[in-house]
Amino acid sequence: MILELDCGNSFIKWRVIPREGVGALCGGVVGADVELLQVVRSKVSSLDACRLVSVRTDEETLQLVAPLESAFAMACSWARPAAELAGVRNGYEQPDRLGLDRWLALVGAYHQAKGACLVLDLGTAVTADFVGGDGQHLGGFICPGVPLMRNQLRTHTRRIRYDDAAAERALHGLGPGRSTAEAVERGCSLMLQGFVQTQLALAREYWGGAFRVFLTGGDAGLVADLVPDAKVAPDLVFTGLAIACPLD
Ligand SMILES: Nc1ncnc2c1ncn2[C@@H]1O[C@H](COP(=O)(O)OP(=O)(O)O)[C@@H](O)[C@H]1O
Ligand SMILES: CC(C)(COP(=O)(O)O)[C@@H](O)C(=O)NCCC(=O)O
Ligand SMILES: [K+]
Repeated sequence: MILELDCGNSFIKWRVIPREGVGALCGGVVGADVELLQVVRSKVSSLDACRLVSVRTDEETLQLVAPLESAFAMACSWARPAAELAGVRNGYEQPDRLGLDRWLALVGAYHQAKGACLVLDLGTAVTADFVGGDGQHLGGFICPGVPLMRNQLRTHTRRIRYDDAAAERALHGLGPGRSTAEAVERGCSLMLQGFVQTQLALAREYWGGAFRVFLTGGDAGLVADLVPDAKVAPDLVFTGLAIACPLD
């Protein structure tokens, strides 16, 4: 059994897959290292290997991986930056500067689409990446994700305050807000929708109608209705991870 980890800025996505065959045996989302070790231990008694991608510092990632390596007596292989992988060419001037989660997601998307694609990843940050039909990554965009937008407003104002229940109720509509919660929650949602629509317009400029859209990240559901043809692919980073770190 193989443990796969996607260490984002806020959450760690994990899953266990069999050495042969397809599909995950178990998996989930955790907030912290300690929780990860506990939950994996409670689900499996042994592991053959681990592969991971991380956008955290090497130090933080090592801290997370070391207890797993010793608990299961196995080694973890890390996805590393590359200028080219599986027919996709990294479009960054400095390929090692492209976030590894973005890189793996777009490699995974191109592998599935076998043609032009737009990858939207909605996590702590929201990112868009464009890959042409020839596998050339054109680059992308980064903006704050919904939790960051909301927190910035709260941190830098004195009167934007409301609880989680109000936030949830606020999103039952998208009309002009008549309370602080509605105004903020709907405002942030509309910013996100505007971002997605702009990316779709750009993709249409490049490729007409001949492209696939992939939605991934914990908040992908927030915009899924906007792009009915999109493939909602929560495991996209793992698809790329399997390509970047094949098992020997
Ligand atoms: N089970 C879940 N656990 C944590 N966050 C979740 C979950 N389902 C959806 N989310 C949403 O996903 C977002 C985090 O997305 P994720 O892609 O994990 O971020 P990152 O990769 O930056 O850590 C959070 O803002 C939260 O709103
Ligand atoms: C853009 C990101 C912060 C997204 O991280 P996430 O929201 O998935 O945690 C991450 O891919 C990153 O740190 N990238 C490095 C900068 C870049 O891609 O240009
Ligand atoms: K992201």
